[in-house]
Amino acid sequence: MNRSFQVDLRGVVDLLSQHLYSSPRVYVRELLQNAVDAVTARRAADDAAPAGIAIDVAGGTLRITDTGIGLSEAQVHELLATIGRSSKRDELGYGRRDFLGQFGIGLLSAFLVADETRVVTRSATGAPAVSWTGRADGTYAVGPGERDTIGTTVTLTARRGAEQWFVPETVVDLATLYGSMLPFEITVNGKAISGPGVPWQADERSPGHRSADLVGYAQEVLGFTPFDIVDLDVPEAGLTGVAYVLPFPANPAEQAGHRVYLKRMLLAENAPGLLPDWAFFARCVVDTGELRPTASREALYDDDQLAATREALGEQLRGWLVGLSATNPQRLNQFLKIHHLGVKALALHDDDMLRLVDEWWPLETNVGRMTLAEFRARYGVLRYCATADEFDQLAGVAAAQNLPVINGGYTYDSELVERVRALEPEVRVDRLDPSDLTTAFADLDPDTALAVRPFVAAAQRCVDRLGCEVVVREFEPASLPVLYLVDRAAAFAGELRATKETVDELWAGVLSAFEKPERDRPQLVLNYRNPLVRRISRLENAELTALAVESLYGQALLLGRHPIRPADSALLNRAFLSLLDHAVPNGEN
Ligand SMILES: Nc1ncnc2c1ncn2[C@@H]1O[C@H](COP(=O)(O)OP(=O)(O)OP(=O)(O)O)[C@@H](O)[C@H]1O
Repeated sequence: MNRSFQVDLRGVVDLLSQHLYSSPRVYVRELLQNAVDAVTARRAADDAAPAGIAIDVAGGTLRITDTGIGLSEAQVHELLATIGRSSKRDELGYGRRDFLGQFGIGLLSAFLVADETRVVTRSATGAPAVSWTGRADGTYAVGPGERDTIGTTVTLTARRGAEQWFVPETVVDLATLYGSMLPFEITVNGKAISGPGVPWQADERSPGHRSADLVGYAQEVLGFTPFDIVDLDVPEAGLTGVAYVLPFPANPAEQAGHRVYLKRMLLAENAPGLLPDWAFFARCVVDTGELRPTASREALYDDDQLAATREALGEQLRGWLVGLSATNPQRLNQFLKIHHLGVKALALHDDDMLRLVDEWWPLETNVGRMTLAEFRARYGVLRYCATADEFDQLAGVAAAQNLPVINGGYTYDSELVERVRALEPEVRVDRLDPSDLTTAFADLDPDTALAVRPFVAAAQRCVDRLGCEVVVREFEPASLPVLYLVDRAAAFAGELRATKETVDELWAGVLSAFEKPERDRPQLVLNYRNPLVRRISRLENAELTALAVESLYGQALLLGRHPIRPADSALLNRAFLSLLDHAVPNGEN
């Protein structure tokens, strides 16, 4: 024998309230939506039929009346009293595109705030009016109804504890939130809450007037004055709307939320996933006829159609950016000042955006700020420092050697410099290795080299235990006495040595296997063009020579922002105090 499922309505309502809907407030939306669908259904057959929806709320009772299609007694049993049954799906079970509802559960949300739902309805088919009362305990009663005109009235009385959702001001706010863009006249306690439609529609307004309205909308609803407004249109998704470009930098890591209307009814104020991640500089307000809602009706269903729409919207924003570069470079520069991080992140994967950055975003270089395109055109090669510290240390010296260098230390800049090859495969890109500079330094003439040899040997003895090699060269700027140069291999060897000093014997042995030969030692390059270095090289007093070399070593470390190891800081301390000792006249005590 076949039996029917039994439904425990309280259990289902609990499920809805705790797991589906974020707040009981959605009951207003569901009632409004049913009324809109009923009016739509009636007008599909008779486009002269009245289209009015009135909400009246007072004393804890809310009544919503529509001039919609109404229900016959048979339909009341089938549609109101059967959970999951909807008149808004086709034979295959797909939601029909004219209607907002599709799941057949919305009316249950009334039980989030009331114990009883009363419906009085008169069908457009001419059937007599019916009255239906559904109760939260899962029972319902049907009888003849009192109603002269075609349409439906749903009445709810607040359950104890749910009175807050029946306060007239709250209901006005909720109905306005959900329904202000709906195409029918909707009133709450006699006051109209529906407006002139979507603010981006093309109508008789002048373009200036329209954009002023759109700015006003952003200020009022989103709380900012947009940098720019981009019209959006994806016919496949029945989507129209606008993207507001943010006037302030947004965090690229944060998923941006968008205001989404579904067939003119608010779906979500903060729906994620509508734009590609890179477009975090825009907030959209859109209306879509085709994208599907989740059952809670609070987000978009993440399916292939949403993915295709996301891509199409991304294209439209990309088009706006590229268009701006062609028509209004100054404005593009202002945009980049606010949103360069996002655009650069995008340029890592996207050639159009890379072109934009290449041509328009000025980078820091040791010959002034300029774009990559300009740098390339002037100097042929894109030479860059990969970190800001390296740039700070080497920019001045490199400039004096006529070596233009880009600071690649800012977020994404090094990767972007390397990526320029995607645009111009021929371009030369060089990462500046500090050791490259030494080849640009001049050797001393043979006589001078011979003369300073004892000094170099003494200096080497001083810094030997610190693991570096002393060389004397001549280079510009002459005002710079000393440079501590670590090439990348030496930097690695240095880190290894530091680790070895802090780990136990076994690991020190293992790490030794990675150690490079001596020639990778960092270099302490003394500048013979510097008068102080010359004087030091001629000192007779061995103790003072050592002290001077140690001080130069310490200064070079500090200038280049190199890591200071315990041995270095001990040396710095000692050298500083001894220098003071030499400098301060010896008094009585
Ligand atoms: N005001 C109304 N006028 C006419 N019919 C209505 C009205 N309200 C509800 N109905 C009927 O009751 C059915 C069930 O409504 P319910 O709100 O539970 O689901 P739905 O609107 O079909 O889908 P969803 O769960 O997505 O809202 C509707 O499909 C509709 O046929």
